[in-house]
Amino acid sequence: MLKGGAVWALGTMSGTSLDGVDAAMVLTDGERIFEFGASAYRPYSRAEQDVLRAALGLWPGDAGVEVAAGIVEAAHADLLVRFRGADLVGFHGQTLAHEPGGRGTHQAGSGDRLAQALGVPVVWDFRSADVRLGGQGAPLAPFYHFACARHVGADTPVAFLNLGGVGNLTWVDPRQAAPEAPGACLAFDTGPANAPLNDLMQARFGLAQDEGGQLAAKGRVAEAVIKAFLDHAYFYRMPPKSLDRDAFPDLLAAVSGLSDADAAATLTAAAAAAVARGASHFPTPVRQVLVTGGGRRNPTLMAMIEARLAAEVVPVEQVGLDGDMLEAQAFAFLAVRAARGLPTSAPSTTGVAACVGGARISRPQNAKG
Ligand SMILES: Nc1ncnc2c1ncn2[C@@H]1O[C@H](COP(=O)(O)OP(=O)(O)OP(=O)(O)O)[C@@H](O)[C@H]1O
Ligand SMILES: CC(=O)N[C@H]1[C@@H]2OC[C@@H](O2)[C@@H](O)[C@@H]1O[C@H](C)C(=O)O
Repeated sequence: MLKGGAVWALGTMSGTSLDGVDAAMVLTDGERIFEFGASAYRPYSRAEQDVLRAALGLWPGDAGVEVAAGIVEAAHADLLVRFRGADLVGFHGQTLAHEPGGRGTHQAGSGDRLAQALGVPVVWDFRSADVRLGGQGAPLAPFYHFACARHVGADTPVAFLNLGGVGNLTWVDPRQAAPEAPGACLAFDTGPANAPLNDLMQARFGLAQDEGGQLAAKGRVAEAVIKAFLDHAYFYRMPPKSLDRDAFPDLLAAVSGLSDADAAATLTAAAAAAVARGASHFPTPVRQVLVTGGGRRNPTLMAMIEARLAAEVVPVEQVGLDGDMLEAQAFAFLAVRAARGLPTSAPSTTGVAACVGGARISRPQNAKG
C-alpha cells in the first residue's frame, strides 16, 4: 500500500475488434489516479483470432468455449508476466456474448487460472453482477472517465468517446463528489463504430481496417442508408443502453450494392451519426469530446463526428491521457474499487437498479496480498 491506500493495479482489456490485449499499470486507490505506469500490447496471432472469432456468440459450457478461454488466458499470462510490481490485476477477458436482459454476459477467460499463473490476486468477471441486477453490464469505463476528468483538471462537463468495434460515450460532470453521485455520469454505447467498416474491409480486400480512413475519404455517403440505420429501435431507446458487437447485421448488407469507397464512406458516416444521436442525450452540452480507441486514428471518422457535433472532437492525448491504454487502465482502477468494496457502476452508467460492484476476486494459492 502506498499514498493513502493506493496500490499499483495492472488492468487489461481485450476488445471487441479481437486485435489483441492491452495492459497498463495505474497507481490508484480506486477514487483518484496518482500515477500512470508501464503499459504493453500483445496482439493475437491470426490463428488465435480465428478461434476467438469462431467462438463469438458462445456461452459458458458451449463446445469451443474452453479452447477460446485457454487462448485468452495464455495471451494475458504471456503479456502480464512482463510487468513487475503489480499488487492486483484487473482482468476483463474477451467478451464472446453479451445479452443483458437475456442470457447475460460472457467474458472468456478464468481469473482463477490467471491468478495461479501470475501469483497475484486477480479481479475479474466485472459485468455479471451488474447484469444480474438488471443493468446493461456495460459500459464500465465511465467511473474511470470521471476520475480521468478530475485528474486532468476539468471543471465543467466533458465527454469521453471510445471508438472501438462498438462506440461508447460517457458524459461526466467532474464537479460532483463521486462517480456514483446522481448527475455525475451518463454513459451508453452509441452504436457500431469500427466493426462494420472492418468487416467490409475484410470481406472486400482481406484487410483489417480502412487505414487512416483513406478509402472512406474518397467515397460518397448514401444518405438513405444512414436514414434507415438511424431508424433502428436502438436509437429510440433512452440511455443507459449497451450493444453486442454484431447487433446491426443489416448495416453491412445495406451497403452491399455500393462501390468500395461509397460503402466505406457510408459505414463511417453511420458510426458518426450514431455518436451524434448519442450526444443528443447529454444532460448539458460539452465543449470537448475526448476520443479514445483506435477510431481516433481515422481522420475521416473524426471529421464526420465533429461535423455533426457542436463540440471540439479531439484525441484524449490532447489532455495528456493515453487513448490506447485508457480501457486497460480503467480495469486497473475498477479492480481496486472492487477490492475496496466500492461500486463500479450506477443506474446512470449501466441502468442497473442500484450502485453495484461485485466483480470476483481470485487469490493464488501462495497469495502475496
Ligand atoms: N490507423 C488507423 N486507421 C483507421 N482505423 C484504425 C486505425 N487504427 C485503429 N483503427 C480502428 O480501430 C480499431 C481498434 O480499436 P480499439 O483497439 O479501440 O478496439 P477494441 O478495443 O477492440 O474495441 P472495443 O472498445 O469495442 O472493445 C481497429 O479495428 C480499426 O477499425
Ligand atoms: C460487453 C462488452 O464487452 N462491451 C465493451 C465493448 O467495447 C466497447 C463497448 O462495447 C463497451 O460497452 C464495452 O467496453 C468498455 C471498455 C466498457 O465497458 O466501458
